[in-house]
Amino acid sequence: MSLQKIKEIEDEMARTQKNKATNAHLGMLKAKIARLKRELLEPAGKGGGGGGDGFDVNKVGDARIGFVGFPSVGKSTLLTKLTGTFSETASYEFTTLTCVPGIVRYRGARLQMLDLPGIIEGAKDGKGRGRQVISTARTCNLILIVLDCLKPLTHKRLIERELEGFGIRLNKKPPNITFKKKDKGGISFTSTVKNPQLDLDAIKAVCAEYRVFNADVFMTEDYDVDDLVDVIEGNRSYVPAIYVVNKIDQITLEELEVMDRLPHYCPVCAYLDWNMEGLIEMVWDYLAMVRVYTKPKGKLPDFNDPVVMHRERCTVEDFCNKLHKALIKQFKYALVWGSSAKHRPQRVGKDHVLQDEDIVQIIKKI
Ligand SMILES: Nc1nc2c(ncn2[C@@H]2O[C@H](COP(=O)(O)OP(=O)(O)OP(=O)(O)O)[C@@H](O)[C@H]2O)c(=O)[nH]1
Ligand SMILES: [K+]
Ligand SMILES: [Mg+2]
Repeated sequence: MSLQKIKEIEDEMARTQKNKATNAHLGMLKAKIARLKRELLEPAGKGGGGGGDGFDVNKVGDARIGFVGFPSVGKSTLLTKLTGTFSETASYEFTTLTCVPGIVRYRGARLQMLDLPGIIEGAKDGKGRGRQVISTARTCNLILIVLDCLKPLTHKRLIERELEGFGIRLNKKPPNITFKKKDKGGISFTSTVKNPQLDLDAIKAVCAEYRVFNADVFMTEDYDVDDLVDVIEGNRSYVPAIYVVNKIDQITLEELEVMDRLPHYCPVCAYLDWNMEGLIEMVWDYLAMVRVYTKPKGKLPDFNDPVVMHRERCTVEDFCNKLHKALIKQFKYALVWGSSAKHRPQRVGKDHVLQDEDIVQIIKKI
């Protein structure tokens, strides 16, 4: 049984001291665990995909935000306050049994928020509706991990583990590791970093677990075995997350100040509407969205209806594709007003990168 095997390997890893000499062995164990977990999560007969099906709720709006947390931390109270969509709340656990979507309109963008059932430890392995919840979380552009400030801080780590075990990586960039399989020549490793954590032996051990014996591995930043395993496994979701610490009406000001300083934290009291505005601003920030206004020829732009894109994918071409699939074929050039433009307007090609609140007029070929 995979679960037992995973447990055995985890125990072995806990017993093994971490140092240069054991690096390769630990790498091999980590790769083994990753493979076993993937097999465990893959639905029988289906290839990859993260495993399990989410709730049947359509993706609408410009971004999707999911609420994940233990039961009764206040997820439904939060959804009701933020979106105005009623989601049942009660003092008993597992009040919410399905996914309840709501919409917030903020700065011209439509944000879909998903209230989800509470999860418990072991959720990703099929406990409760956990897998459905975590599968849905994978489809989100941002995850709000809702915590109850009266509960132990270890809860944060438990939730993170459930999400990580399902291939979700929180507040992390995809590792910039080039991993190229080849036909012969063995494993080669090039790093521009001094004294990297990874060494050739560790990389060979990991690769052997995947039956890869010839490959070039290249990196310009320092990464560890977990990052390498993530790259070889592929199929990871890199999602930003905010830790929403709820029920702060129940703690002292001193306790609150400590929490306020932690990275990615947002203290709130959903019940009394405290810091809802602060939370939504942080949500906006973490979504990293860019609003671009369309300017029809000879008319003023419509400032109420921006085209909303992600900061990493916001070229003029991305903008065209958002407007109409066939538009890019007719594209001649664009006129841009706003902070990305050097002149007013600047004439640009399709690769020009737009910035928040730019105004764009597309000039088509005739
Ligand atoms: N003191 C206090 N209580 C709160 C706050 N927010 C929610 N609650 C209470 O906490 C309890 C649980 O709230 P819910 O919104 O149902 O929690 P949930 O996370 O959706 O719970 P499940 O759906 O069961 O997982 C309810 O009794 C709420 O009234 C808060 O900010 N402060
Ligand atoms: K509840
Ligand atoms: Mg609920």
